[in-house]
Amino acid sequence: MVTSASPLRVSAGGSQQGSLSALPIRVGPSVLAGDLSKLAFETRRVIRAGADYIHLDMFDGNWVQGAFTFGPMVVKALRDHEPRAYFDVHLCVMRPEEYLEEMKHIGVSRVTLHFEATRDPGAAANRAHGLGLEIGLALAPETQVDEKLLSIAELFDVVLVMTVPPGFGGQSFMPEMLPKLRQLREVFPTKALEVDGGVTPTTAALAAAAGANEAVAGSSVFHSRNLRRAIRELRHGLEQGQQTWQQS
Ligand SMILES: O=C(CO)[C@H](O)[C@H](O)COP(=O)(O)O
Repeated sequence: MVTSASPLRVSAGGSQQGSLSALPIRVGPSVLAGDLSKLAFETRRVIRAGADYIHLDMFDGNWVQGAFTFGPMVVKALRDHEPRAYFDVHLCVMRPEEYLEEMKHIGVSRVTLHFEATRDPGAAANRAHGLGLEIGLALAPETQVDEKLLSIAELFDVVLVMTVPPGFGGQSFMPEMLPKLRQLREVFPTKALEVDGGVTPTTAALAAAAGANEAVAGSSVFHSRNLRRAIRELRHGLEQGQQTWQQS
C-alpha cells in the first residue's frame, strides 16, 4: 500500500498545498435519499434550496449486487423538467463506458465511471471529452492509489473518493478514506475532488481538510426538515475544512 509517507508523482503533478483556494466548494444532493416516487419534485426542491448540482446514482443491480435505481430514460425525463441544472451521474453499472454516448444524448453534465468497473478508463475519459462531456473517476473504498491509477486519474475532470461501499445510502463515513484524499490532492492540486457517502457537515469538514472540494450528500440533506439549512451547513463544513487545509 502506498502511504502519505511515500508521495507519488505523475508528470503534471507536484505538491502545491495552498492552491486549493482556487477550487470551488460545491454541494450535490443525492436524490437517492429523497422520495423516489417524486424525483422531479425532489430535484426542484434541492435546486431551490441552494444545491450546486444534482447527483444521480444509476445502479444496475449487477455491479452493485441487488441494488437497482433508475436508468437513462428517467434521467432524460428529469432533464426535461430541469433544463439548466448540473446533472452529475454516478454510473454504478457493469461496463459503464458503453453508456457515454447515451449520457451525452440525454443531457448529462458530468458522468462518473468506476475505476473498478471500466475496461479501459483512459480511453473512456478521452471518448467522453470528445463528446463534450465532463468525466469523473470513482474509486471504491478498497481501491488504493498507485502510480498506474494516478496516470489514469490525470485524464479525468474529477476524482470521486467513495467514503462508503457503493450500493445504498445511510451508511457511515469511512475516515480511513482521508489519507487517499490527501494523496490525490498532493498530486493533483487543481483537480476537483469529490466525496460521496455518509457526508454530514462534520465529515464534509474532515474531507475538505484532506483536500476534497465537492460533496455528495443524500441522507443529511433529504432527511433534514430544512433543506436550505442542511445545504448551507454542508457548504460551511467544506469551507471550514478547506481553511484547515490551507493552514496546514
Ligand atoms: O452513491 C451512493 C451510495 O452508493 C449515494 O450517493 C450515497 O450513499 C449518498 O447517501 P448518504 O449521504 O445517505 O450516504
